[in-house]
Amino acid sequence: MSDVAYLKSLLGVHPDFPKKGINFLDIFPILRDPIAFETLITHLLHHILTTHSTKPDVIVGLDARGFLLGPILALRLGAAFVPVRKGGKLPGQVQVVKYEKEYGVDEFEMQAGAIQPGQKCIVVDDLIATGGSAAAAGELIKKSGAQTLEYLFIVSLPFLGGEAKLDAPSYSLIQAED
Ligand SMILES: O=P(O)(O)OC[C@H]1O[C@H](OP(=O)(O)OP(=O)(O)O)[C@H](O)[C@@H]1O
Ligand SMILES: Nc1ncnc2[nH]cnc12
Repeated sequence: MSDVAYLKSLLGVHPDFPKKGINFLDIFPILRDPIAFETLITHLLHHILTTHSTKPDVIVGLDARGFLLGPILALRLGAAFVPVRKGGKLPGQVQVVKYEKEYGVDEFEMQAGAIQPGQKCIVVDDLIATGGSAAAAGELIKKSGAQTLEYLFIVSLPFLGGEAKLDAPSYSLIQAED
């Protein structure tokens, strides 16, 4: 079995969570297996280092599951880590964007000045479904005058077409079938 097939086999599947009709894909079993977790991080780092001619300045992680990957990747790349948080969680001046995701509406915030104009960013999250969350993070990066090099996910749900909402290429290790 390939590494990616092994990671895919570990994904948890929870029908009708958190709402009826949503097939929730759970990445936590991958993180509970230290070898699988290391394999996942190695794949993502290899992808970043072989795709981009310059290293990113900033890894932007999305609240909350993007926080499980973002700081590890940032440390290994020597990049900054910047969190995008759900509304009302960050102190000081913030930029705000409202968005729609697969199972509801939400609000993302980023601290003003966290990303400098011209910096090159990679957005990291566990999963892209409709693309609403990742696109909202991209908007916050654009408001900072910075550039999104790529959007990076463990899992994508290609049948929902989320990638089409994004303003930069995206990469996901695992493509879920409907
Ligand atoms: O592509 P979309 O339709 O926008 O959906 C994807 C987003 O939904 C989930 O986060 P959620 O808002 O549930 O937050 P959590 O990580 O705190 O559970 C997931 O971690 C992504 O961030
Ligand atoms: N189907 C899904 N599984 C896990 N997280 C999600 N976030 C949005 N849709 C999701």
